[in-house]
Amino acid sequence: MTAGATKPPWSDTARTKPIVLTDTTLRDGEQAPGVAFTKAEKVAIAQVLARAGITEIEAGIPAMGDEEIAAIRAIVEADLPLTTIGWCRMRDADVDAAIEAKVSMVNVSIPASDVQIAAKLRGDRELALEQVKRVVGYAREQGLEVAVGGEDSSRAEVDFLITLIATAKEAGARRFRIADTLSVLDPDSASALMARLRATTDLDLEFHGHDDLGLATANTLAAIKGGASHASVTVIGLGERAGNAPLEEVAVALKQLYGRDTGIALPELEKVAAVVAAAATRAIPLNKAIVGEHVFTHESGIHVDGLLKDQRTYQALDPQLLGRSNRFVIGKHSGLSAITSLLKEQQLAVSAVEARRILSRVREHAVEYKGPVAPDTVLAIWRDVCEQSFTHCA
Ligand SMILES: CC(=O)SCCNC(=O)CCNC(=O)[C@H](O)C(C)(C)COP(=O)(O)OP(=O)(O)OC[C@H]1O[C@@H](n2cnc3c(N)ncnc32)[C@H](O)[C@@H]1OP(=O)(O)O
Ligand SMILES: O=C(O)CCC(=O)C(=O)O
Repeated sequence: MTAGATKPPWSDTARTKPIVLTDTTLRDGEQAPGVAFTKAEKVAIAQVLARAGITEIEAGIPAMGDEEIAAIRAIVEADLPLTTIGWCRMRDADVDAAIEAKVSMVNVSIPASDVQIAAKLRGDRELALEQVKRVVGYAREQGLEVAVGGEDSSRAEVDFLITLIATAKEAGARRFRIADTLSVLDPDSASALMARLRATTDLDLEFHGHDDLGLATANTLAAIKGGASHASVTVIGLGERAGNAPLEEVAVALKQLYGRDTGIALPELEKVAAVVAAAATRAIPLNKAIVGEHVFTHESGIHVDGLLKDQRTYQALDPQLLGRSNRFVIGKHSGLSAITSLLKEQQLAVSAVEARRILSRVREHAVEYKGPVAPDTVLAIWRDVCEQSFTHCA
């Protein structure tokens, strides 16, 4: 910065303020192929999200019709401590549907890339700007809070994006969403794009990442580092195609890596994931980061041995942060420490020779049955080995 030049007042504070996670499980999440929530499920999901500390949800698309309007209205009428947002195209009629759903805020979406403007609006950038002015103005006149969604922002020409954001602000929007609709960004470009936009506006900026390349969480964190004040997330990353940035990953990574606050009660995340997975009829993969059943479960001998000696050897993320705890299972990759520790818990003794025999039988069992070896099975193997041993495991 040259002498005398003034720094935009928002540039530093934007990087330290709490990050708002805008949950769009009920809108983009429900766009996952085959996912269809009932009204009761939508309300139940909104309730668990509110309990977890989410303060803004995109609850659906009122323009879809009466059923969707009724579901969104039921969420509004549940009077939860969060803002319920209706997703709209840049059309007055969509805003009218949102008003019927009784939301207090809308996200009105405009294609930002030339390819989408030409194909979807059948017009040019001027038309897009004119629609933003008109529809944002209309929504504001109706007393709604307005965010503008820049669909396909990451493929838009940046100077035009800057104009679009300025136009949205002038028309009365309080936030602009930078959507990486087709996952064309990586963390470097996501951060650089957000930093460039951040330097031109004091409007709240939301990053909306998709996971086609498995980068949604990384890109979201990078965009936040670049200056995004808000991030779109969905529970277990449910969403269009490969999905969106998972709420649980973004909330925990922000806390764990940067000490950034999101107001999310992290121990609630497992419950939230279970409610959404059930309603979506989607299984949560065992190894799903943060909420997967196995993410604090250890089998490998070297890891279990290390954890038994000092948890810091193999634990960076404290499971207690999430209301969870470490768990050991016995399996093909177990070592002697795990076997002797399990037996010791049962006050059972073994010699080193017997422990090796038990381990060998455990491995055979794991391969034959392709899974962890239950403690009762280990005990049965212990009994068997002892009966055949000279010492009888005294
Ligand atoms: C990147 C995203 O996730 S965007 C959100 C996408 N989500 C969904 O589409 C899920 C819900 N959608 C629906 O139920 C329906 O598509 C509806 C109710 C929104 C619209 O239904 P239909 O009237 O049958 O239109 P259809 O789906 O065939 O086509 C979409 C229309 O919206 C237009 N459109 C798309 N985006 C926008 C926009 N941001 N602003 C204005 N118009 C838009 C399209 O150009 C097309 O217009 P046309 O019919 O004049 O050619
Ligand atoms: O325009 C928006 O609000 C973003 C829509 C969306 O879900 C996306 O672009 O991926």
